[in-house]
Amino acid sequence: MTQEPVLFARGLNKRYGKVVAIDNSDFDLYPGEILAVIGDNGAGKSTLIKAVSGAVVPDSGEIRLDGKPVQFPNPQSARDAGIETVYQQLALSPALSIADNMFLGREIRREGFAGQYLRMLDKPKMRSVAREKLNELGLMTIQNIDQPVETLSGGQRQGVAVARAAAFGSKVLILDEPTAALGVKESRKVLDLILEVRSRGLPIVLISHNMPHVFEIADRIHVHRLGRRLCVIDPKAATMSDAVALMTGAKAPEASMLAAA
Ligand SMILES: Nc1ncnc2c1ncn2[C@@H]1O[C@H](COP(=O)(O)OP(=O)(O)OP(=O)(O)O)[C@@H](O)[C@H]1O
Repeated sequence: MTQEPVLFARGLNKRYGKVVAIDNSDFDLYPGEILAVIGDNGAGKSTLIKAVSGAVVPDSGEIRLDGKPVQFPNPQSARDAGIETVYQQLALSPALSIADNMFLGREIRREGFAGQYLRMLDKPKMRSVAREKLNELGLMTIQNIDQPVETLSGGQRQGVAVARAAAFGSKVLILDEPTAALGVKESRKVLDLILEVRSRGLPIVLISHNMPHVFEIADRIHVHRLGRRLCVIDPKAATMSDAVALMTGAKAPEASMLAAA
């Protein structure tokens, strides 16, 4: 690839006592792509993603965002820099409405005295922006923006979480197993939503164990093994069984499978 990575990491390390969670791990996410991250259980995928999104501080290594060296001491600092992460355990508040969830922690205050001093929220504005964002992403099957999130289906909840992250993530969207708990139809909607987000130009990191989903939507596949990046494969040049064989160590990477990087 001739472009510069949006998010880049080299030599990331993280240990928990004697356990080496990531071991000299590299990572590259390019503009406008869906990069899947796959690997066996315990390979270090989550730790890698947490390290580039501020949820874990690596012991050593380098991270760059848009070419500039960055350090994220916490998730908020990564969010402020434009990296939004949606974890499998969705950070939604079930009793709050869709609109309120969209703005959780980022509420829009009223203008002037009411907002500045009384901290009053601009509910109509939040509602209209939430509707606009969900609409843009084709999520307006969720009819009522005031509906509590606990009344939504799993797929709709995932949709709200992805829409929220896509609405606020200006540089990178990271999705950790977004379809793991969903049925076939709901997974389809979430995959379509991810494709829609990509078409808007936001690059996406997708951690998934679901090979059909990965092979359907990823542009490149980062294979993580024993704490580090083993290779990056091209889903058009490698098969799902190649991917599983690479993850488990049954096969070594072959030049014909590799993605341009
Ligand atoms: N907070 C922690 N404390 C101790 N060990 C940890 C911690 N987080 C991760 N590890 C260990 O680091 C290793 C990598 O874990 P990680 O969760 O990153 O793997 P993973 O590839 O995401 O696995 P999975 O697919 O099962 O979610 C594992 O051996 C795990 O037990």
